[in-house]
Amino acid sequence: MSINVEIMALPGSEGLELPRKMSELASGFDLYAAVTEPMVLEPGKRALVPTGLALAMPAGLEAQIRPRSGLAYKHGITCLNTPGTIDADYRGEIKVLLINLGEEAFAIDRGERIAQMVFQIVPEVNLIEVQQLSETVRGAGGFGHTGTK
Ligand SMILES: O=c1ccn([C@H]2C[C@H](O)[C@@H](COP(=O)(O)OP(=O)(O)OP(=O)(O)O)O2)c(=O)[nH]1
Ligand SMILES: [Mg+2]
Repeated sequence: MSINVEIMALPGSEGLELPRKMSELASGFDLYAAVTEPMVLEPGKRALVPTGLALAMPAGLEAQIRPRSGLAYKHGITCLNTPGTIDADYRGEIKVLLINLGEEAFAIDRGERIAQMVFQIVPEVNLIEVQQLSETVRGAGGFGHTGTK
C-alpha cells in the first residue's frame, strides 16, 4: 500500500535532509535534529528537540515517533513519551522528546539522527456506551494472571 503524506521543511531546517528510510523495507523514516548549536543532555535530563518539519497526512493515519535502538543501547538516549503520537490534524513542528537514561552527558549535533517516524493506520472508532459487556474466558484477568511472574 502506498499513501501520500505532505511534508514541509520549516525555517531552521536549511541544509538538513528530509526524513528517509535507511534500508528498502525499513519501517521508520529517520528524523534529524534541527538544533542550531549542539544540545547537551545531561544524565537524567530531557529535552524537546526540533526537527524543522511539519506534516499533513490524510485522515486515518498517524505518525509514531519512536526511539532508535542504537542510541538507546549505546548511550541510554530514548524518547520519553514513546511512541510519540503525531495526529493527522497537527500542522505544527514535529518535535522529539528525548531523555538521557545513560550515565554520561550526550551531545545532540545538528543533523544527527535522533528518532524514527513510523506511519500507522488508525481506524475510525465509534465508542458505544453499554451497561454490560460481552463475556470472555479471560474476563477481568490481567496483569500477569496467567503465570507467577
Ligand atoms: O513526540 C511528540 C508527540 C506529540 N507531538 C505533537 C504532535 C501531536 O499531534 C501533538 C499533541 O501530542 P499529544 O496528543 O501526545 O500531546 P497532548 O499532551 O495530549 O497535547 P494536546 O492537548 O495538544 O493533544 O504534539 C510531537 O511533535 N512530538
Ligand atoms: Mg493529545
